[in-house]
Amino acid sequence: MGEAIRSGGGDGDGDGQGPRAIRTVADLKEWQPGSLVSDVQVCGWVRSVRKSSSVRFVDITDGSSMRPLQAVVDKTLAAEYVSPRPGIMTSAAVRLKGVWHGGASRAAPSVESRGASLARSSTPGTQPSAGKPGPGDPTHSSGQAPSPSAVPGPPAQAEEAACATGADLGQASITAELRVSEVEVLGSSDPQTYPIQNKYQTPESLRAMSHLRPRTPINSTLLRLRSDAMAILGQFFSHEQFQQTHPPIITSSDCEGAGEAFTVKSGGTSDFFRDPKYLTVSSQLHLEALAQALGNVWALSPTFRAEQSDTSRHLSEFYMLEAEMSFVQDMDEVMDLAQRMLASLATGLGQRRASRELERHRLDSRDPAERLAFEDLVDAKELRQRWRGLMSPIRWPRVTYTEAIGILEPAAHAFEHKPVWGSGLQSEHEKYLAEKIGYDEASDAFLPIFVTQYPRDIKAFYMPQSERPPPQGQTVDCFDLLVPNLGELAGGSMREYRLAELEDNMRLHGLEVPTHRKARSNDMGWYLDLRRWGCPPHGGFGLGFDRLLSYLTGVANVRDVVPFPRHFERCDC
Ligand SMILES: NC(=O)C[C@H](N)C(=O)O
Repeated sequence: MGEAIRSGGGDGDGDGQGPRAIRTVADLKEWQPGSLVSDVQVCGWVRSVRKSSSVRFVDITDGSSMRPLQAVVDKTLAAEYVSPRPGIMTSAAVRLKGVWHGGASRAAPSVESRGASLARSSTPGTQPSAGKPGPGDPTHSSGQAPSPSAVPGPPAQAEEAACATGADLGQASITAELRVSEVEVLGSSDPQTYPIQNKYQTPESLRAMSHLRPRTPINSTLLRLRSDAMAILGQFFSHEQFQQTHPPIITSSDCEGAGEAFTVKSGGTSDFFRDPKYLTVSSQLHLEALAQALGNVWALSPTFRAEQSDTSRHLSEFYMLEAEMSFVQDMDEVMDLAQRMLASLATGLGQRRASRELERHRLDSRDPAERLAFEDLVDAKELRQRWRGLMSPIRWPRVTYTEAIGILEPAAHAFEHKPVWGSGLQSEHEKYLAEKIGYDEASDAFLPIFVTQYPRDIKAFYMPQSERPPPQGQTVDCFDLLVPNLGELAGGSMREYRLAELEDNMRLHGLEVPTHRKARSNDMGWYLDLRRWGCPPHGGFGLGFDRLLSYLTGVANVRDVVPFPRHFERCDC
């Protein structure tokens, strides 16, 4: 929006900030001033153009809402913007100015002038008879298949409200729309070559053009939801008095020791950093250092794994949300934090536009292409069970690894890999456990589950031994958070805070134990230093942010919730 118009209405997107300037298409669509408002300006991209005998219906989007705004451009005015001049074409960037008609009834349109006064009778497109074209009417100026919105769709929120207003007054209502008097084409487009079509495109084909994919309605909504999630998490941790930090991306060691780190090289012949360095696989060790100075800390950082896993759950570059709590003795407190955080995130997202749109438009979509795109997502019923579980007031189930093996053993025939005490849980085991233990019949919800105390030999060197291990063998104080369909969403642990015990663990894991920190060394001397001077008991967790988003939205492949996915053999643009 070019002009800041103050809405007297609600806060628009549940951010609790009260009335605010109308800046976006989404704001405008929700704005019902009760009278016509002139000099309203919209900047955006043309999603589609439909023709009627006297006007052009131009659907405009600016990425702020899933459904476009309808702009009505008089045929003669639109004709000024045809070849060879840049035209009002699909995907062109435009600035439109005109009279906003949002929520007024047919019987009482009065113009509230803002700047240049606009007499209704003399303004093209302000006649109340405009409205949407009938089903037989739409034609497509771009020459492409009819757009989603060419089929008269369900009313968007503002339109619903507008209808309600008319009904309340016992008067007919009209579609909320901008009746355009001025057009400026800011960036022209050739719809014949534009690769995003107004028809169903598979997730795979869209992935092959990740630079254009965010322009599709569902993908742009997913990216807004991603942005909402970051904002809500920021609020959550600030409220919990955690400090947000920026741990390094280039590190001197591979924290988890699993040999999955990418090595950083410069173009020159010699090592830029003297020794080989790596892209971080986890910020945990650096967060531990920061937690010893700042108290509780968190970070949402890019993380890299050179795993050659070509699955729908793996990315080579992903965002990990990591939290580290100081002065914590009981791992339950760390798990409580993870549950509180996810409950607050789901609750917050539920009040935001992006998640509401995904839910509502899945139900009200009438466009076959959009319906097909929604069908790529996990079933709506299951999605509701996931959200109910995340927001549930019930404490999520906590079972030990040993108990989990006991639950898996009777179902061993159903698995490709036999569940055996001492081996890691396979993703098929994790999914089974999450569904079996996590389903709460009373609330028809999938509660995420914590599996705790894994065998020491299969876990990282920084995890402390459990005080009361099972007869099968030594375990460590750690947990994985499992959810249906996806398996592991987060992993955390207490950290071994005693120097001697940590050194023993390192030896057990075959790691070199340096005696002191050497400058410019790749060893773990600095990490051991943290245990020398005032290290309190502490613990934390790391959660795959992209996996979480795919769980929340029902997007089957984690590659479709990140704007530019990087995975085995693919790093396209
Ligand atoms: N911060 C964490 O606890 C995450 C853990 N280091 C991991 O990579 O799984």
